[in-house]
Amino acid sequence: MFLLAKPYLRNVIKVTCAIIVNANGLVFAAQRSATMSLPLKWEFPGGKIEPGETAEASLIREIKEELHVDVEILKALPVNTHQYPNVSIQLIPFVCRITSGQIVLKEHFDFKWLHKDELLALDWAEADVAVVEYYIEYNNIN
Ligand SMILES: Nc1nc2c([nH]c(=O)n2[C@@H]2O[C@H](COP(=O)(O)OP(=O)(O)OP(=O)(O)O)[C@@H](O)[C@H]2O)c(=O)[nH]1
Repeated sequence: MFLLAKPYLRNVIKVTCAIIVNANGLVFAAQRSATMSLPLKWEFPGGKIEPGETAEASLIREIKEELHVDVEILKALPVNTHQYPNVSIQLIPFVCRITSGQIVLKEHFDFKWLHKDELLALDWAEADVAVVEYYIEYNNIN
């Protein structure tokens, strides 16, 4: 009888995302395409963790697939669980830097490199707002 005690914990999708910071301290934001879910919303690149994959390995794989660059993870930030109308996601953010390659958008519509004070002006995916706010407040990478 307790099997359904926590139905809200079912179908939580784990999604990693990268807060990529460049040498000038600017942050990479990506705009979802019109054909993706959450069309034209801004997000941090990343994606769903595959079975058997660590969050870190997932992130490195997704960034290579989506942006064609290699990244190094500098720091993990707090996970944000967000309930969309039809799905719950656990957004798992990592501060990263690019170690090799030039950005090529393979899936996104647009991107910007922004100072942290400019970030909140974008129309973010709802789950990202708390991550952006945390980053703005605690943006050191030490
Ligand atoms: N990659 C990424 N996904 C995010 C962020 N914020 C957020 O709500 N999401 C959601 O988390 C899910 C990640 O899915 P994904 O990027 O791997 O794949 P996808 O676009 O094909 O998703 P879809 O299967 O819902 O269409 C999507 O539903 C996406 O809308 C974010 O900052 N980065």
